Amino acid sequence: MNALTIYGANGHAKVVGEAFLSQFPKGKINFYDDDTTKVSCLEIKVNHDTAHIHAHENSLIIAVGNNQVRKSIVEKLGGRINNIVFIDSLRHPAAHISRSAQLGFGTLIAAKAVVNAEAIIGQHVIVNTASIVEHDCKIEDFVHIGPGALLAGNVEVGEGTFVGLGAKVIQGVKIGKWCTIGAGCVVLHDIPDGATVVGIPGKIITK
Ligand SMILES: CC(=O)SCCNC(=O)CCNC(=O)[C@H](O)C(C)(C)COP(=O)(O)OP(=O)(O)OC[C@H]1O[C@@H](n2cnc3c(N)ncnc32)[C@H](O)[C@@H]1OP(=O)(O)O
Repeated sequence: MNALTIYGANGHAKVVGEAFLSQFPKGKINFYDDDTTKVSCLEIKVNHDTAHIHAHENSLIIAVGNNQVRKSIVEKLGGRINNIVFIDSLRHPAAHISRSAQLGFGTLIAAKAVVNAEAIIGQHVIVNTASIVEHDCKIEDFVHIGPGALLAGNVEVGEGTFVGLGAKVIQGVKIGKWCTIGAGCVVLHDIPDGATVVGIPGKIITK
């Protein structure tokens, strides 16, 4: 692959762009963003005509850290354009991904992240820098595993959940959909859909 179309031009888009360039140093990136104040990203001009985004020859990745926004962009594009091709997955060359793990399309595995044996990662997921997804975990679509977060074996994470910076989840825990796990939290028990959890041990502060 020598070209990538990136939807998004903020901080996370820089990480995505550099992951691609680490793998394909001579690769070409086309950035798109709805925000017309975003002029450039990684010193590359940003296009704003997202209504006519094209990726016929390229692959496309949605590089937006917010899970709800990322999902809404995917839905918008999916409903309108039939020649968009999402990237199978984007793997930083310094990530370790087990040969028996499964990755959905549009998913980023960032530098120093580890995805271990028979983990199943959904679509448009972010496994961010130096995070660890242990063996047999199941991560649904639009999840963001934040930098340095650690998921022990057999953890399940529901659609759209954000696991904050450096959070830890012990083995076998099931986290619901659209939850927020605070930075540094240690999750010991199952978490219902939509909950925000903080602290050590993790306590639900809102549902
Ligand atoms: C590449 C990147 O940058 S990826 C982004 C990485 N960023 C992160 O991981 C940040 C994760 N976000 C957090 O941890 C946030 O604090 C959240 C989402 C959990 C809570 O945010 P808010 O809803 O705004 O809650 P708010 O700040 O009002 O705090 C509510 C209470 O929880 C406490 N609290 C908030 N976050 C935490 C935390 N991470 N650990 C412990 N306590 C916390 C607050 O002290 C406050 O307690 P109080 O009511 O006794 O004063």
